[in-house]
Amino acid sequence: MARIGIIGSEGRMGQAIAALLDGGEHACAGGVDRGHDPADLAGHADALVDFSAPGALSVNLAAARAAGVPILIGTTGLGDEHHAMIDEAARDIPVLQTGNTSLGVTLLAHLVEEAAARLGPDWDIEVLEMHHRMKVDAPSGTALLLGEAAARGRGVALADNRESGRGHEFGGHTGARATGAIGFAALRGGTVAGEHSVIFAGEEERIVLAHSAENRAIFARGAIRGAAWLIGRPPGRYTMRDVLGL
Ligand SMILES: NC(=O)C1=CN([C@@H]2O[C@H](COP(=O)(O)OP(=O)(O)OC[C@H]3O[C@@H](n4cnc5c(N)ncnc54)[C@H](OP(=O)(O)O)[C@@H]3O)[C@@H](O)[C@H]2O)C=CC1
Ligand SMILES: O=C(O)C1=N[C@H](C(=O)O)C[C@H](O)C1
Repeated sequence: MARIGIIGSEGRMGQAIAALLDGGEHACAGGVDRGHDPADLAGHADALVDFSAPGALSVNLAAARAAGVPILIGTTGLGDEHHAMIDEAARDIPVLQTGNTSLGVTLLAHLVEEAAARLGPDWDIEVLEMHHRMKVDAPSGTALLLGEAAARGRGVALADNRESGRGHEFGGHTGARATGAIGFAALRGGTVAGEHSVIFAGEEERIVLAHSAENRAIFARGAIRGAAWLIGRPPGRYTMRDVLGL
């Protein structure tokens, strides 16, 4: 039985993880939220899960590193500077970072990469997502993960081909779609747990690969599985694809 410490424990995801740990295969080592140092928690946990905010990342990684415990980063809205911090910490401890811990999205990313590789650049790729009204980052971490998978399938860098936010700031004239672009669109409303579609639009036909999250338990289940999987691994940066062998 692993003792899992939750950073962001009072949040939607923190509560979903605590609920699954209660009476489950692994135990909850406790939780921290804004204003609380995660160092103590790291000292008596076998692994940490972080579903808080990008601004908390450096403190959370430092706590995990000092205690020598693995950490799963589920927080989204990360920038290049955050990825650099994760790479740095992964020299000393196992770190798993993912925009989506669910089994379904992990498999979807695999399928998207395969489709993008086989279809080639003549098929336009658009990633569409919808989430609940409280979500603060856009596009979602999952949309970016799927965009990265599509770019990898095409053998290009997402950063060089990303196109999002078409709209009024261009006076209504956004220009024709750039060849090879991977587009992103984000919708927000209600209590949607997470909807993602990757649309491959070709000449007179379209393929849509999609995932619907019916609730947060799917993310919580994957987070617990991922955190437990990290225990005893060598230092390094891991993904859910490593956990699931995909
Ligand atoms: N990878 C995945 O599979 C998934 C990732 N997510 C991501 O997880 C994150 C959390 O989502 P969600 O639970 O819905 O968000 P919530 O806002 O409900 O929860 C975030 C929690 O973290 C706390 N928090 C904020 N800043 C800090 C800090 N500096 N240190 C410690 N705790 C802090 C918040 O406290 P306070 O309220 O005081 O700010 C809150 O309790 C988001 O980035 C979201 O996109 C969500 C679902 C699945
Ligand atoms: O904030 C959320 O709720 C979610 N965030 C993750 C993301 O940004 O993709 C995962 C999931 O879609 C729910």
